[in-house]
Amino acid sequence: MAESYEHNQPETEAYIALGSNMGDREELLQEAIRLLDDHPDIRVTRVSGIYETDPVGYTDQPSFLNMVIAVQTLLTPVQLLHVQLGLEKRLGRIRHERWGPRTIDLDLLLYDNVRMDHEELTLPHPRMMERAFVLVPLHDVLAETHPLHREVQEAAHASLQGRKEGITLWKTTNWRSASELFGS
Ligand SMILES: Nc1ncnc2c1ncn2[C@@H]1O[C@H](COP(=O)(O)OP(=O)(O)OP(=O)(O)O)[C@@H](O)[C@H]1O
Ligand SMILES: Nc1nc2c(c(=O)[nH]1)N=C(CO)CN2
Repeated sequence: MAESYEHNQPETEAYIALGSNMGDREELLQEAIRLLDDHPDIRVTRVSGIYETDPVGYTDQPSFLNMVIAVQTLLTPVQLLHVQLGLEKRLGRIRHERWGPRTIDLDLLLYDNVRMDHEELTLPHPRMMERAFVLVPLHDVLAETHPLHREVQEAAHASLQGRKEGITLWKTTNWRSASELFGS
């Protein structure tokens, strides 16, 4: 059984990227955040703006809404990944072609400063430094004390200057935390 906050284990900060380009994209992003925050061992602490982004990779598909959230968690990296994969299933993600359209995609970008390369999980996320749709929202929420802060900031600026990927701020989230988002 998963441990719960009552046991006072140290929490870890992790960063999760969300993307959607099918269905009611904003509602799907919000629902995913709500379900993550409902998990007893995950607390959503910061929420980036929502960005509309041109599809990268397989380009003949609708534009995405992308964002990044910071969470505090008692779960291990693999446990957190499994929660994410379960939510993708629950929210109706059907896997077709790689990098193709999806109702919701949840990628684990960073888990504290952990580096690992397992069959199931690579951290930091292996493609995050190349993707404006990840770097720009990540920069909104990444703690200044994180060892990769400067690298992410520089890469985010470079990706915007390069203008290879279309990315526009679609909605400023006035909420900076889940409690503001849900009005609780
Ligand atoms: N950091 C990570 N975050 C999420 N999944 C990861 C990570 N590292 C490895 N994986 C593995 O990648 C598998 C496929 O992920 P997914 O289908 O979301 O890829 P994708 O979104 O199509 O492409 P990309 O990984 O480039 O975003 C997952 O089942 C998971 O086991
Ligand atoms: N703009 C954008 N492009 C993508 C995205 C995404 O979230 N946003 N996700 C992909 C597979 O992870 C492939 N391409």
